[in-house]
Amino acid sequence: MNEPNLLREQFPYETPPLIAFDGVDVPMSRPADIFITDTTFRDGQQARPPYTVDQIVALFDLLHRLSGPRGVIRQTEFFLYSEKDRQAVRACQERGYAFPEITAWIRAVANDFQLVKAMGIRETGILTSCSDYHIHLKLGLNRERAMAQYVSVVESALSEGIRPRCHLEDVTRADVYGFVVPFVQRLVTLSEESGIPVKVRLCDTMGYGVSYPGATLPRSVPRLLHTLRTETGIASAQLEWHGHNDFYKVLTNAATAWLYGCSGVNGTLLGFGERTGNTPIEGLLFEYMGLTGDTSVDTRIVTEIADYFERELGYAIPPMTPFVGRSFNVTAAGIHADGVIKNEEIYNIFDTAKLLDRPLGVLVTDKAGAAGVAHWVNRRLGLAGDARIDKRHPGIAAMYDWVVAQYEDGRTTSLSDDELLGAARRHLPEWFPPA
Ligand SMILES: CC(C)C(=O)C(=O)O
Repeated sequence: MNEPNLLREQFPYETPPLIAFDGVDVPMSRPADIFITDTTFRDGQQARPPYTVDQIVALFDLLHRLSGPRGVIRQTEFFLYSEKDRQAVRACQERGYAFPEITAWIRAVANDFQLVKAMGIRETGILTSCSDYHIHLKLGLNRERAMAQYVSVVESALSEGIRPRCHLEDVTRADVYGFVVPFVQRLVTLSEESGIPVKVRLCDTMGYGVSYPGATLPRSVPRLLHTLRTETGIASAQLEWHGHNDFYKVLTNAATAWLYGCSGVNGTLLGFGERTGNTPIEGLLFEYMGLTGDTSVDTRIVTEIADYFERELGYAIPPMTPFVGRSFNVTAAGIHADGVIKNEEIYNIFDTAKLLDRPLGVLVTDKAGAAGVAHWVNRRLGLAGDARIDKRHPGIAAMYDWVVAQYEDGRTTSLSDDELLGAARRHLPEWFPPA
């Protein structure tokens, strides 16, 4: 085809992209082995100021610990462009960890394969963009020429004994039968001939993927995986999903990819990545544990990672970010605080103290009610069960009246621990003697 097919019926551009259904569903097919791969140092680093070598090594150590004994975080990829990139790889290699395996990301040119080989890396990612938006509009090629170029690059990698990982950029906007299937068929043949299983990473570059099995190609993640597996015979172990969050679907699409036949799902720490970001590794971990029941991972390391980003990298994590934000398990509503006092499970997603070193919190504002104040006091005093001070205690009521008074002049921020401590000393002197 010399003219691009931009799939205008789904991607009109002047209006939001459309999600079409055709009444056909595809079955789930979850692989026995599912795992996470990481791109914190590639896609993640494209979206923020570069990390220093020491920072890369510190994050690599954390990723290794988070991988656990089973290597849940199986691989992580590195640029090899500059001397600094290579220094970081060497420093991480010196750690000698089995997981995550270090892989590369290179330009598709012969010299770069030698570099990969010289550095003792066995797998590298290469860009094989597959929509006509890329083939025609960006690269100025047609499909035949693009396919020929990609295949020749894959052959060069194989001839160096390197496992290529073809990144099907923009696959959710590609002509699946017109380009993706024939290309992957070719990769399956090359894998068989060489004895090296070529990997295929499905890149939802613009976040257009949807998790609905009944939606049409190329947007349906289930349909994409089903089509590739049945039309090309590629094994689940060779398939990997890489998503972006432009339509808020990044974690759901990733989990869907696991359920429909992808062994690997790619993500980054805290979801850093181009524009709206990639799938956050933290989210993937809890999804993985939910799907497999595997408890070999020490999830408290997630909190160490969040602390590292805030403390060492100066990144202010948005407070409502699941699992890592300051407020992810903090309630400010009095009615919720009331429930929490009766039993914290009512308003906590799981035992966040045990799994994340983050006990459930109650923020005190005028909306916290006497229950919220009582919760703060009991937490501060370490009182549990029958030993807790009741919300009807006159000192709690007086403290709550003081709290409400703070908001009468339009205050909009929550009260700090120091402010509450001052009030507790005044109204509950038997429990909080003056300093
Ligand atoms: C550059 C490519 C491989 C990518 O990360 C994407 O398509 O999201």
